Amino acid sequence: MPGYFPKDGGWPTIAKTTPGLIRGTVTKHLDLYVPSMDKTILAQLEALELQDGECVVNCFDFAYSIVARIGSLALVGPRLAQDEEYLKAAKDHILGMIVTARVQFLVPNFLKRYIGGIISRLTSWSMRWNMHSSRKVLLKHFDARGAEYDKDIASGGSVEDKQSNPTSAAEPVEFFRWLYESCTIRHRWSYAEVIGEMLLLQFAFIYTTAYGLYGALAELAQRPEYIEPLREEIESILAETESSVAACDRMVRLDSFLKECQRLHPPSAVSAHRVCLEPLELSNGTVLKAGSHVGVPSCWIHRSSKSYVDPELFDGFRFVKRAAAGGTNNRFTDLSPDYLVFGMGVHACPGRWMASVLMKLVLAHLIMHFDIMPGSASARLTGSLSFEEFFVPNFGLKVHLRRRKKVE
Ligand code: HEM
Repeated sequence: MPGYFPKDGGWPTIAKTTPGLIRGTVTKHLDLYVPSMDKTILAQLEALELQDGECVVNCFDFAYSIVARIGSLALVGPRLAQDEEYLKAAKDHILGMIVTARVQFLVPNFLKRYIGGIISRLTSWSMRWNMHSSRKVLLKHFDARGAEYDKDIASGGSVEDKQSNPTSAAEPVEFFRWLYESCTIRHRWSYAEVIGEMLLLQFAFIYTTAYGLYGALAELAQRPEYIEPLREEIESILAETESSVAACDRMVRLDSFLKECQRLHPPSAVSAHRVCLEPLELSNGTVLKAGSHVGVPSCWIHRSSKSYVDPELFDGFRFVKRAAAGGTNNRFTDLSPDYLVFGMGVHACPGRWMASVLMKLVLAHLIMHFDIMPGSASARLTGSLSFEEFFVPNFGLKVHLRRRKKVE
């Protein structure tokens, strides 16, 4: 993140620390987030503009908006997560980051700064790509939130206690607050580094999860045969218990459906990127030189008959069947060499449990309250803009929602 992280390059220490922080706090105490996630989802569904109980929504925008609100709840707290100016800036900045970074990859090093500056200011094509002005808005809100934290800290309200014992907190701690206190109280990082990490985390959390939710919703609309079995499972679980991480864990059909959607529609064709810091000899004798950039062709592996029976076939309950037949690593968040959506090894995604619970809660509420059908002629999930290893969603894909009479 140019301008935020040290100029001498390398991976900043703050980025090495946050995955552990996510695992130890957000993931470990995921249940604390569920009530506000639930409330946000239900409010978003209530806000749909229905005519005679029906509406057609843009599939990616719908997924992106819900995930941006929930992601912001965890990242910056409930007040900013409802601030429309902040949310729009967060969403625009993420799309701007993707486009700018991708275009920068295509040009020689000496041009990157200039091209990045031009692309990030592009307003005439679409406001969605305007990274420059959306960043200004985000910084304004981060500064204001920081000033509020300062006041709270001055009156003795540090989150240190919550960090060491988050279960004692009634409310989940905001991620920005942890980072902010690490900068202002413990002087571990500069404020610029904290902001750089926040901007990256917004991307890591919101875009990837929105892409996963978008793919699942699009598949669901095109595959009506899955609605009833999923509804039956969700209704039976939520009839016995409130929304919780444990309830989501019991939704094994939905878990399998999500895993299958991500197997066939991962956000990127290559996963687990690594740079060799020193020469490395692989088990087959291949030697990678220091500085080599390597990645795993996950998309190819996900569609290989060596890994899957009928790999091109969409089978939403594939992983339930594999588990019943004694297979291992069949849960959505499980890592394995044949399923690389969340990467592999020590740098595997630390937010995957949060992403899984979030997607399950949104889909569970949608399936309970709505019938879901295709809303546009095109069924293509990826748009024409996909470049390099990244798949860009079909921004024109729509789904048709009809409120169910039974649950009104
Ligand atoms: C469906 C949603 C998501 C997908 C597909 C996804 C995918 C990935 C992948 C492929 C990696 C790289 C793994 C590797 O190199 O081995 C990664 C890393 C990461 N993800 Fe996610 N992610 C998702 C959601 C989230 C969420 C919700 C958060 C935050 C709570 C998050 C935070 C991170 C962080 C901090 C890293 C860097 C880990 C490290 O470098 O050690 N991700 N993610």
